[in-house]
Amino acid sequence: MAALTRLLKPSSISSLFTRSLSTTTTTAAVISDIESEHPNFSDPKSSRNFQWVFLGCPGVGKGTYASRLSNLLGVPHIATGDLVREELSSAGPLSHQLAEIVNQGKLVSDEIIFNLLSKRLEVGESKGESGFILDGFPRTIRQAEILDEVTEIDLVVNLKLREDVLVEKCLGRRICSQCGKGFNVASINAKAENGRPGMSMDPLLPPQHCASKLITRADDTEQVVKERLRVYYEKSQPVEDFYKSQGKLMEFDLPGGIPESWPKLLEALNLDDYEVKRSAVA
Ligand SMILES: Nc1ncnc2c1ncn2[C@@H]1O[C@H](COP(=O)(O)OP(=O)(O)O)[C@@H](O)[C@H]1O
Repeated sequence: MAALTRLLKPSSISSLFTRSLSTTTTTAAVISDIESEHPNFSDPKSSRNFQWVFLGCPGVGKGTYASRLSNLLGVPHIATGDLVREELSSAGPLSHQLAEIVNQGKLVSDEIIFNLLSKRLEVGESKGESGFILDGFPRTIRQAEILDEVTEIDLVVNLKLREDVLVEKCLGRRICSQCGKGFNVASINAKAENGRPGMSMDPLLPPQHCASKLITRADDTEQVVKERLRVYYEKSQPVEDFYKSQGKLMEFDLPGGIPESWPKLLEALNLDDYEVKRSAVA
């Protein structure tokens, strides 16, 4: 089954998301649908994609590391939080309803998330994308189960950081309103305590042309960040166990900021060599 599902195209994934939500389709029925739609599934010569998931609390840096890996591996970085924010700023029919949920730190309904994700996968397929690094999805057991029905995830990376640092990082987050890039103005110096090592992180400051256009996410206030952390522990932490039981979870304790963490993450992923080889052929 792994060989079959790995070859799934985003369009099949998106249509299957919809089917999984609207019917009580069993996995066997879903797979048999895939086989009839894609007769070359079991071709062993087909190359495999990276189909990865990034988990971790708000502010841990999922977006930063997923986006770096996406550039390195040449697969799209798909962040459901970004899809939600795009929908919010589009002033479409959903935006009012979404603003209320997101600004309280709550989760958007699975139906809305699957719709946004399906649309994103379809656009990607039309551009010839393959593979993905998912960031911020799945965030509930139900999302993980449905994802499991429609495709095969190769690896789940669970990023971890001290909670006091997470809150400081969220409060320091800024986005350039023009280019959309993320920065962080917090200068973190967390003391060693209760057996935990101290940790320092330099701010990630914007270039001059972005500096005057920085905005703060409406959900990055202390009260909402704390609520998002509570929601994470309640709804998303069980997703870690879901993947742990499948033997797909790689835990990664971030040792500090990007300069210390990035090389160590590449090493943990066995990709340190990959970066050198890619830059040699570039
Ligand atoms: N998979 C998802 N399921 C439900 N809601 C989501 C999902 N992904 C994003 N959201 C909504 O978008 C908000 C921002 O998401 P994100 O940028 O991933 O934030 P975080 O910094 O908390 O990881 C979330 O607080 C939630 O309201």
